[in-house]
Amino acid sequence: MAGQREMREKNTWHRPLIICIAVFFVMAIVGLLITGVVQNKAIKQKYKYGIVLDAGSSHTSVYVYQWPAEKENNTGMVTQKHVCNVKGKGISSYAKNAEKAGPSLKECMQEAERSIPTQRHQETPVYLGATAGMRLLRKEDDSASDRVLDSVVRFLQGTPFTFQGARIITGQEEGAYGWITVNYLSDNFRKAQRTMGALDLGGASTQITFESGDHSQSPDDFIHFRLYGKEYSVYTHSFLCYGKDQALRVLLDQQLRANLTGTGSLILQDPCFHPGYKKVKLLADVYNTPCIRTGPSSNVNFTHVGTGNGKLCQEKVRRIFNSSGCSSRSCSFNGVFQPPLHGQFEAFSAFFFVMKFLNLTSESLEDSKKKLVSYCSTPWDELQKNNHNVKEKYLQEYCFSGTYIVTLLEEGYSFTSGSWKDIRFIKKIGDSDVGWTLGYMLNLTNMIPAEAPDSPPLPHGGYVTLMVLLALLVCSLVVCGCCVFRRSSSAAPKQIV
Ligand SMILES: O=c1[nH]cnc2c1ncn2[C@@H]1O[C@H](COP(=O)(O)OP(=O)(O)O)[C@@H](O)[C@H]1O
Ligand SMILES: [Ca+2]
Repeated sequence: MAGQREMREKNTWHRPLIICIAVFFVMAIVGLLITGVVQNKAIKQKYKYGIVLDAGSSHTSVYVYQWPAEKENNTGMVTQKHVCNVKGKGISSYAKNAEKAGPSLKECMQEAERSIPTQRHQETPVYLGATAGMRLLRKEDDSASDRVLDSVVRFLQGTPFTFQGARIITGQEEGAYGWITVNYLSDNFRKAQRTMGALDLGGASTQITFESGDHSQSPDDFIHFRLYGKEYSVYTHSFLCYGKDQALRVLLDQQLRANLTGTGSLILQDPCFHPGYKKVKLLADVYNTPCIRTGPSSNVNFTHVGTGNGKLCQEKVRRIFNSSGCSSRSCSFNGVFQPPLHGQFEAFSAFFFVMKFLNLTSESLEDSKKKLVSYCSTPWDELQKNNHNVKEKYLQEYCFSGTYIVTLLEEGYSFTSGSWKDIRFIKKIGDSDVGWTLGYMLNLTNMIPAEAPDSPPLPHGGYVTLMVLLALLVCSLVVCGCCVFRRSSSAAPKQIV
């Protein structure tokens, strides 16, 4: 009897205690879950911005980049927010009216202002890099190129952003920054993966860049980087005058010379232009470039007539590349050292525009050549009829441009039928355009650290989840322990009785 009373007394304070424990237990679990969810909820990101102007030979593009303000040094964080193509030609075309070069950027810089929050304008850096068009102008007329640069500097200093400089970048920089862009956007640095080569075709120059350990031959063609704790030895070479617009002029010059000396007539029968194509052009527009040594610079016209013979076009284009005179172990062309090709290549800019238009981005080398021959024989009026929305300047040149690309890659850089599949013709990686500008900004803002930053072994989300699970486990063990203890203590008096 005494035992039973004792039990009843015990039960009267036991039950509220268990209810209390249960309530606290539930509250603790809810608290843990809420903390985990709230802590991990996406915080509204604050962004920083940077602007780079790509002053190319044919036109200028303004790129706006953004990255989360508190993750500045985490590679892979910078993305393209906006791009604007400046109307008209490249800044080098303002050689004779330099003061207009800067104001030509007005509309695109206003677009950039609208795409960046006003409170960030003042801290946003703006860089301008000019490429081969300005390299050629500097060769031709040093003071004209200075005047053009002065004009863009003055204009950019008047924008609400922080102007960080306008300069002509070297061909080596152009190649190297393109390579950084490709591998940054592919996250190859952070993951310490094999890097990809970069192939850039512009209007006035072309660049080939890839990782290679073979740097005993031509140290000038190598750049060394330490990125994210890893050393990279990168081969890069830029060929001035081997952009597709300058290469076309070289080809026209070669053919014009043969024609002029032969018959004295000013009709150029060109296999790289379509049958039925006929245009009267100014000789001076072919010859006003330092890429051709001397030529008639008079205001004389010539008639450019297409014959659409793709095979003959290939033969003529091949002659632009000089395969003799290699004093190194291996060369690309014109006696320039090039180590053996290695790995996958991303081909962008005009490589992409042209191959995309011709539907050759996933064809084999042989099929590309065959299809080009057939494309070149298409009558000009038929092409015009079927391509109303394509700029005539581009349309008339795709037969030449395609033939030039295939020849440059095969005869120039030594890609074979086998290694052709290692080339990917691309415009973007993710949402960002591929080109040298992103790599340029990453470098100037020190946004790819030389050493990999130390990071906790678990990501934040994983850490919180693990802590919640472990807390649940501990609570469950405590509850189980209490139950076992209760059962054994309630069983004990019975045994005594
Ligand atoms: O839609 C297109 N189709 C064909 N070619 C294009 C298209 N858009 C741009 N291009 C060409 O891409 C090239 C870009 O060269 P860029 O102006 O960057 O010169 P650079 O890099 O030698 O200084 C030019 O030859 C231009 O004509
Ligand atoms: Ca370019």
